Amino acid sequence: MEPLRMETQNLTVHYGKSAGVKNVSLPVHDRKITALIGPSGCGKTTFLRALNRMHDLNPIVRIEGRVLLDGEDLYAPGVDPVAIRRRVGMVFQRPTPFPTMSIFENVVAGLRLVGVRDRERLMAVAERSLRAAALWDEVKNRLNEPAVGLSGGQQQRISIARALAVEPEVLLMDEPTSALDPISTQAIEDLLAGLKEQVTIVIVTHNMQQAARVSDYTAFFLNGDMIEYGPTEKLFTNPADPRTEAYITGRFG
Ligand SMILES: Nc1ncnc2c1ncn2[C@@H]1O[C@H](COP(=O)(O)OP(=O)(O)OP(=O)(O)O)[C@@H](O)[C@H]1O
Repeated sequence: MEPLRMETQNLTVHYGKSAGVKNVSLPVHDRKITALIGPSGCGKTTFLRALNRMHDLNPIVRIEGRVLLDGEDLYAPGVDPVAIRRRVGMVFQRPTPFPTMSIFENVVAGLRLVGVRDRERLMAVAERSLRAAALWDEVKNRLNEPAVGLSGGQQQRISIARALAVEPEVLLMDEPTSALDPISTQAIEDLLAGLKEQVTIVIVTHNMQQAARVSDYTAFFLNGDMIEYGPTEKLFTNPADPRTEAYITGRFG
């Protein structure tokens, strides 16, 4: 068995009296890509955000069950959510460049926050992160220009570089290509395969073909339940549950 980097055990996320996801137990294998698929409103984003305590700021949310990172429960008393978010980074649907900052400052923003000032170290991290995000060659001669001058696809790779700069163990990606054109989508899909050598990835996608192309494992969600989980190839070619089959063959969703 491959080692697990994360794992949820009977995870339920309540929004007030209703539940966004119910009783989900999902393994997240180390340095693999796990895709979460399912129709709109099935709970993919709700589940993803529980993996780095992004629901903490929402007073109506109540979490039940456990979320383990390297065997430790993220929701145990005394765990610092800020430290968790450094270990479990996030990339959102729309690129999130800081509008007044240069490309360089956008990438190193997380390190600045923790007090790193050494210019040489910041430069080394920026280069490493931009290379990992497959953006270095495109921006290396314009690092001091505003990040908002880049294309949407480049901005999304800036968001990825920024997330990687603090060396997370896990990267959560919430529909990272749904706002992008096909060429930029392809660039991001291509870079995922290289990224998983250094970071474990959990990706939410609306796009089943994308899940089939990039992921090692897939979980199918429906109405807040995880219906099926398994190796991507198996789930797409020989699903165990008729609801999974109906979804992947396009009969609903
Ligand atoms: N902040 C919130 N407050 C209350 N209910 C919410 C909140 N966010 C999501 N929900 C509900 O939780 C359920 C799951 O929503 P969620 O956004 O996780 O689904 P999703 O699969 O990510 O959908 P989509 O693909 O449309 O983004 C839905 O019924 C939704 O209405």
